[in-house]
Parts: sequence; C-alpha cells; structure tokens
Amino acid sequence: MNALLSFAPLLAQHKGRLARALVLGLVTIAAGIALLGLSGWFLTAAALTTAGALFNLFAPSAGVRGLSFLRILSRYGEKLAGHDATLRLLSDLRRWLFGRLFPLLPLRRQGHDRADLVSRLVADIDALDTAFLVALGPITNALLVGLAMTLGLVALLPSAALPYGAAAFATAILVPVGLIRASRAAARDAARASALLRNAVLDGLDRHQDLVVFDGLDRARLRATRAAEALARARRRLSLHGAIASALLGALAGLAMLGTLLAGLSALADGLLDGPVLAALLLAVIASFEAYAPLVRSATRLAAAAASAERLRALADLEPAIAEPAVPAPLPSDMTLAFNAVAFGHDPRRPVLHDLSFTLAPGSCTAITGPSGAGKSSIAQLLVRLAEPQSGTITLGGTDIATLRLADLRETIGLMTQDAPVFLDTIADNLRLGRPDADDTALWRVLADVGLADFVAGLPDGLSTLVGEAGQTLSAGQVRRLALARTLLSPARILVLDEPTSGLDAEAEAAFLADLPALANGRTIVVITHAALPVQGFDAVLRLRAGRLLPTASRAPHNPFSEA
Ligand SMILES: Nc1ncnc2c1ncn2[C@@H]1O[C@H](COP(=O)(O)OP(=O)(O)OP(=O)(O)O)[C@@H](O)[C@H]1O
Repeated sequence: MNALLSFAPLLAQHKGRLARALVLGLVTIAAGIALLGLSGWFLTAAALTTAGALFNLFAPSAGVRGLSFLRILSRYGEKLAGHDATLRLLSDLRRWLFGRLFPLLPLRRQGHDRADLVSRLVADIDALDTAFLVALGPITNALLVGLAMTLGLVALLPSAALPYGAAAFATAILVPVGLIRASRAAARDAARASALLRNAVLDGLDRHQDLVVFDGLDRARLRATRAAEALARARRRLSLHGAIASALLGALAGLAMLGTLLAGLSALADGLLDGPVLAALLLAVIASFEAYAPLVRSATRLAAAAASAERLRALADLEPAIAEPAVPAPLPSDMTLAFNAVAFGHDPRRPVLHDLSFTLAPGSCTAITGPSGAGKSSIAQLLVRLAEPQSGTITLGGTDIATLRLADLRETIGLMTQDAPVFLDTIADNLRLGRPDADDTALWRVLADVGLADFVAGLPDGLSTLVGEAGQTLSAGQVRRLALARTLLSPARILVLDEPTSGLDAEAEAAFLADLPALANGRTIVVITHAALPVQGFDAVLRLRAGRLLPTASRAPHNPFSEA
C-alpha cells in the first residue's frame, strides 16, 4: 500500500477535478436516497390520509421529479469529471514513468525484458490510473454516506442508528479491507502471470518463423498456455474472494434493513414515529446501499492497483546503471581517445576485457578485429558509456569520459550498434535522428555514400517513404545501410561502427571499407569488423582475442599499442 501512497502527489495535481467528481458522486447518491425516502413518505402518507383533498400532492411530486432530474445531471457530471481526471492522470503517469525509465537505460537489473516493460507501461499504469475512479472515489463516498445516514438516524430513529452504523462500518471498511488483504497475493500473481503471458505471446510472434522451422510451436504454445492457466487461477481466486465479499455485503445490507425495521416498528408502536416517516427511512436505508454496491469492485481494483504500484515503483526506483557525473567536466577539444588498463565484464565475475590499453589519434581510422566473443562490441559500448569498466579509465583528450555529461559524450562519439534498428518512420526521419537539421541534399549524399540512393530514388515517396513494420519493408542489408547512413550523417567527431558491412555483398563491403577513410572527412573512425580489410586506408588494426590485444604491426605512423 505504501507504493500506492507514493503516487499521491500525482493524484494531488488533479485534486480539483477529483474533488468535483467526488462531490457530484455524493450528490447523486444523496439525491437517490432523498428520492426514495420522499417517494416512500409521499406514497405512505397519501395512502394513510383520510382527507385526500387536503393532502398536498403537488409539492412532493415536484420534489420527486426535481430529485430525479438532479440525479441524472449529477451522475453525468460525475462521469465527466471522473473520466477527465483519470485521463489526465493516465498521461501524467505515462510521462512520469517514461521520464524515470529512460535515464535508467540500459537497465541494471536483468529480467526486465521487452514484454515485462510493455506490461508495466500498459497494464500496470491502467490498473493505477483507474484507482481513483473505481476504487478511492467510491470508498470515500461510501464512508461519507454511511456517516451521514447514521447521523440522520441518530436524529430521527436513534435506536436504528447503532445497527445501521455497525452494518455500514463493516460494509464500507471491514469488508473492503479484508478483501484487499485477502486478494493481495492473488493480485500480485495475476499481474505477474499477465506479464508472463504477454511475454510468451510477444516472443511467439517475434520468433514465429524460427519456431516453425525448428518445430518449436508446441513448446511456445505450452509456455503461453501455462502462463494463461496461471493467470486464470489467480483471477479465479480473485473472483472467489469477490463473490464472498459480495455475499457479505448483501447480508450486511439485509441486517441494516432488518435493524432499522425492528427499531422503526418499536418506535411506531411507542408513538415516537409515524408510518410515512418509517417508510421514508426504510427506503432511504435501501437507497444508501447504492453507495456500497461498487465496493467489491473497488477493493479488488485497489488490491490490483497496489500490486501494480509496487511493480512500477520497483522499476522507477532502480539505480541507474550509468550515472551522470556530479560535477561534469568541460568537453575537451583534443579528440585523442585512450583506453588505460581497462578491465571489464558485463558480469564482473566473468571478465571480458583484461587490462586493455591503446590510444587512437584524432582523425585516425582504426579497425578492431577478432573472433566472435572476443570483446569487440564491449569496447564500443564502453566508449559511449552504455557500460562502465570495472577498473581502468577511458579518456578523451586526457579527460576521463566518466566525468563528461552523457549528452556531451554521445554527441562527440557516435555509435552504430550491431543491431541498429529502423524506426517506424520515414526514411528522412530515420536519417535525421543522426542530425536533425540535415537538409535533403545532405540526406541524398549520405544515401549515395552507403549505396542506397538509387533504391530510395526508385520508391514512390522517395525520402518520405515510411519504413519499418508499418511501411516499406527493407532487406537486412538495406536496414544496415540506412543505420550506417544515419551514423555517418551524425556530427559526432568520433564514429564507432560495429559491423557496418554485415548484410552487404562482398563487392559492396570491399568498396565501402575502401571508401570509409574518405567518408570520415577528418573524423576519427573505429570499425569493428570481421571483413577483410583493404590494403590501404586504415591507420591501425587492433586484433583482439579473449579480451586481450594481440601484438601486431601497426599500419599507421602512430602506434595504437603505446602506453596511454
Ligand atoms: N549484455 C551482455 N550481458 C552479459 N554478457 C554479455 C553481454 N553482451 C556480451 N556479453 C558477453 O561478453 C563477451 C564479449 O561479447 P562482445 O559482444 O563484446 O563480443 P564480440 O567480439 O563483439 O563478438 P561478435 O563478433 O560475435 O559480435 C561474450 O562472451 C558475450 O557472451
């Protein structure tokens, strides 16, 4: 519940709208109670009166009509205000979570895969954003109605106040609290199982082709079925608790009614109360239970919201894997890049890079080669601080990159990752991610550099063609080239290209690597590649094996293996 309470400041931002929804909800229930009470009094009094002509029919029937009308209007206003506040809260929650999440990427803790994140961003936020509308609002209303009715009975029929008050207290507090406590574990299980199911379905869809080819559909189906069964079990438990609570509420409503009736009949016999007022009170008691009717749903929702709040808090409160420096150093003008005795492992217990030292001169073109798993991509990740070395430093112009603002560093060192994606957007916007102010001429130039200009020119919408799942489908090689073009377009003074030629045919690969020094245009280039390197153009080749550099002759006037 503490996790849920920690979202109170977000709710407080909409207190005006929430208060309006609450007041209008109360007016609706009060109008309902008054309507039934007045009708009961009116009909009984009219039936009992012996001089019908003397009975004023006009005022009560006008009151009944007025109350019906008020009820319709207040119910409408309540829905409007409640949904308005909820939708605004939804957008605040999403903004808050995205704002908290992005600085945490890449996530330090394992286990937050794509489906888990989608589940938290969608299902958990949904569970939380309706917490007021479906849970907190109705519970508050029920408490206030219970209090007001009990006070009304104290004034009109004191002997009924205790049974009604006790039943109302049990209905509005004990049953919901009991239900929330009993449902907490099932709500957590349901949230977890729903995430697992989403995971199994997304995984099955993503990897559908391989599952078909390797005859793995049955296993994928089994995984989804198990998750669905776990979800169904958790939901069945929640339904059972809900059904028990509903039965209790029904019994309590009956007891309140019976208590009021017995007290009322006794007061009637004693002449303390007249018949029409007793009828009015009995019907008002029945009407007051309209306020308690949604409580089972409210309590179940509150339990789900509490479980979701815990999951969202756990995500938002993760420590960032990569921290911004407390006092950022200014960006140096010297672009000399150096690894100084760097040791690194994604899991510190399993080192990937060992005591690695090398220096890259500004404007140099360096290839990093080595067998799969040698640690090449890890070097690229360390250079843009997607990961941190366990010991040693990486310096830019002598300044430890850990002391630079992340934005400064990543504007200076551009990285094309091994699996750089194409975003669901136009070709132009995919490219402009690298340089937002690039004009079309610059885009066509870079497309020509990566050998995509003819292809894009042949598309009906050219640069405005939508690509990705929703648009023009690209081949793996075209995706690679588009990502490469984006990186080349970037104004970064150091470019790190991880397998830039994968997906290109041998001829295009050789041509690209031969042209790369010229495309670099004075920038420092680091290429991670398995491809055969051209005889000329590269200043140095770092050969990596099992996280260590192999001594090899430099192609460059400068020696990359010199002590940094
Ligand atoms: N995110 C990660 N979490 C844990 N271990 C990882 C992660 N990424 C890579 N590794 C491990 O680190 C080692 C080096 O991986 P890296 O990707 O740097 O190798 P590489 O030389 O680039 O290989 P390739 O040529 O196949 O791309 C591998 O043993 C790999 O299993």
